[in-house]
Amino acid sequence: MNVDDISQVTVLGAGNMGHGITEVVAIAGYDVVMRDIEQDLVDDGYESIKWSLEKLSEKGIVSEDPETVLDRVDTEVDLETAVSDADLVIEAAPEQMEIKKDIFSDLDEFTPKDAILASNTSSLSITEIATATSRPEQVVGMHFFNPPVKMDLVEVIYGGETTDETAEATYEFVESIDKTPIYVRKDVNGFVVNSVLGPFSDEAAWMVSEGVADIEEVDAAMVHRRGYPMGPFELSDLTGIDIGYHVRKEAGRDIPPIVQEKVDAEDLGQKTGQGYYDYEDGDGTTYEAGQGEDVDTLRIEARIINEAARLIGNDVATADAIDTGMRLGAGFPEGPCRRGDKIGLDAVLEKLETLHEEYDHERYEPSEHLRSLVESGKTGEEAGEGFYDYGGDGGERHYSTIEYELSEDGLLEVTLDRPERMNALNDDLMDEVVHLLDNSDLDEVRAVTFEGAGDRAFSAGADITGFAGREPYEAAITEFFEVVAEYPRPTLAKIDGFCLGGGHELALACDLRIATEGSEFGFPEINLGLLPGGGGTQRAMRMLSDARAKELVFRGEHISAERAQNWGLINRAVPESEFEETIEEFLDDLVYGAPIALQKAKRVMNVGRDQDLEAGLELESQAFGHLLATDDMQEGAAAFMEDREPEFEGK
Ligand SMILES: C/C=C/C(=O)SCCNC(=O)CCNC(=O)[C@H](O)C(C)(C)COP(=O)(O)OP(=O)(O)OC[C@H]1O[C@@H](n2cnc3c(N)ncnc32)[C@H](O)[C@@H]1OP(=O)(O)O
Repeated sequence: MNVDDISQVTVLGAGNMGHGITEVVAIAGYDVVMRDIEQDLVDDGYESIKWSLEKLSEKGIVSEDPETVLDRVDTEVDLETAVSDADLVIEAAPEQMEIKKDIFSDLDEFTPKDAILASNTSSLSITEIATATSRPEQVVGMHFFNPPVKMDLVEVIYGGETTDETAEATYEFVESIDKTPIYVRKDVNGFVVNSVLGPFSDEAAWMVSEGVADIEEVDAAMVHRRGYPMGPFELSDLTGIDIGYHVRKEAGRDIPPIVQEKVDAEDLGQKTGQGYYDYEDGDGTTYEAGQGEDVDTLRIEARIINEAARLIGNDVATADAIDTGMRLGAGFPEGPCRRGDKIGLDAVLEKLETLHEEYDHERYEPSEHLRSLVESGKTGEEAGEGFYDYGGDGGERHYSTIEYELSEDGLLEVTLDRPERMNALNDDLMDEVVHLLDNSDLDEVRAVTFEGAGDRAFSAGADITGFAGREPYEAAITEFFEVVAEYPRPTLAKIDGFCLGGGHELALACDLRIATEGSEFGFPEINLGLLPGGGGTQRAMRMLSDARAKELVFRGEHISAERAQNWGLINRAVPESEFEETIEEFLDDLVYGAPIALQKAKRVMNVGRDQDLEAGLELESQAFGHLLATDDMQEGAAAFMEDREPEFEGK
C-alpha cells in the first residue's frame, strides 16, 4: 500500500481524539467513517465535529463550508461495516491493551488484506498490539496530539515488524492531511515526545523534593528565564499528577517524594481542584516573572538533552525529528538538540557527571551518544558542530527555523518555518536568515521571496516568549532587518495571514509586498509596552502619511489587506485564488530582469530616499552612467531592436 492507494479512511472512536482525527482527515478531502460502540457516542462526536468546523470556517481557517466537509463523514456502530472498505484504519479507542488487541484482531478479520492498521496510542506498545493480527508488518503507530485540529504533530511509530512501506505510506498520509510527521523508528516507551518530556517534570520534582528550590521558583525560571510555555509543575497539574506517577511506576523508576505526597493526598492537579497549585479556592498558578533567579535550570535541561541524545544513539529518532517533535508536540521554544548545541554539550555532560557523582543515580548517567559527541569535539554551535552542523570544518550549516530553495533561474525562496508560533521571529531565525543571505552567491541569486510556513501567518512578530530576561543591551535586532533591506537583489514578501510587529517590519524591509485579501497588518507592540523596534516606526513614516503611520503605531490595531493597499503599504491585495499567479507575474520581471540595473535601481532608490533631491539625483546619474557601459544594456537594446525577449547575464 502506498499513500496514493489510500482514499477511504476509518477512525475507531468518536471521543476527543477520534472525532478530532476524523475532522482533520475529512478537512483534507478524504472520505471518513467514524465508528464508536454506541450510537450516542457517535452522534456526540459528529456534533462536536460540526461545531468545530463552524468555528474554523468563521475564523477562515477552513475555506470549504462545513456542510461540504461533513458530507465526507459517515458514522457507524457496526465494526465490520465500518472497516470493510477501509484502506487505512486509525484506532483511537481507550488506552487499554486488551481493548486494543480485541479491536486489532477484529480488524485483521474485517479489513481488506492490504489495509494499513494504525493505532493512535500514546503509551502502549505497537509491537504488542500488532501481535493480535496476522499482518504485524502493516501495523503502525500514528500518534496525534490533543486536540488534533490544532496540534500539528503526528508521531509515526514503527512496531517491531512494521515495514518501511507501511511507515512511509503512513508518513506521507500525515503530510497529505497537512500535519507534520516525525518518524519514531523503534517502539520505545513514551515514543519521542513523552520520553523527552519525562525529565522536564521529573527533575523539577526531585529538585523541589530535595529542597533546593520551591515549586513557584522552578516554574517561574523555566517559563520566564528559559521560555517554556508552562512550568513543569503547572504542566503536571494540567496532565494529571497521577499520569506521570503511573508512567514512572510502570517503567520501574523512583518516585520523587513530592509526587508521592500529592498522589497519596489525591491532589492530582486541575481535575481534582488541587495539585501543586490550588484551582478550587485559589486561581491556579501563582508564580511570577522574577522568581527563580537562582534556580539551576541546567539541571532540568541537561536531563532533557541527555534523553534526546539517548534516543538518537539508539536510532529511535534523528535530532531533527526530536526537535520538531518537541516544538510542535510540547510547545518547546526550541528543540532540546538545538538548545544543547547552544548551551554547549560539554557543559551539559559536565552537569550530568556532577549530578551522577553527587546522587549516584542512573537518571543522571550520561548517554553514550552525548559522551561520544563531546569526546569527538562536537560540543555544539561554538565548536562548529554538535547535534547539528553549523558549518564548522566546511560543513553545510543546518537551519532549524527557516527553509530555503534556490531555483536554477535564481529565485531564492525563504520560508520562515515556525508555524507553531505563527512564524514569530526568534534569535535563531533572524540569525539564520542573515547567515543565508550573507553566504548566498550573488551570481546565482536573482530575486528573493519570504513567506511564512503554515496557513495562518506570514509572521506574528518577534517571539514574545523570548523577551523575558533580556537585557536592554541585547535588544539590537535591527541588523536582521537591515541585511534584508540592503540585500542587493529585489526582495518580495508573500503575505498570507497575520503580518504583525517584527513580521510586518520584515515585510516592510522587503522591496515589494503582495498579500492575500484575508491578511492582516499591524504594529501591536504598543500593547506590550514596546514600540516597533525593527525599523517599523521609521519605515512607516517614510512610506505612509504621518497620520497613518502614527495610527498604526499608537493604536496597535490590525488593518485589513485592502486598507494596507489603499494606504500604499503593500503592492497588491488579491483573492487567495490569484495570489500565486500575481506573485509569478512580479517574479517574472524580477528574476529575468536586468540584474545590475535592478541592483542599482534598488540602491539608488533606498539611499536616495533619505537624502535631499540633489544628492539623490547625483546618485541616480552615476548609476545611470555605469549601466550604460554594461553588456546587459547592449543586450536590452539589441533585443528591443530585434523584437525579442532580452537574456540578461548580469554583466
Ligand atoms: C521588534 C519587534 C517586536 C515585536 O514584534 S513584538 C510582537 C508583536 N506581535 C504581537 O503582539 C502578536 C502576538 N500574537 C497575537 O496577537 C495572536 O497570536 C494572533 C492575533 C496573531 C493570532 O491569534 P490566535 O488566532 O488566537 O492564535 P494564538 O493562539 O494567539 O497563536 C497561536 C500560537 O502562536 C503563538 N504566537 C503568536 N504570536 C506569537 C509571538 N509574537 N511570539 C510567540 N508566540 C506567538 C501563540 O502563543 C500560540 O502558541 P500556543 O498554541 O503554544 O499557545
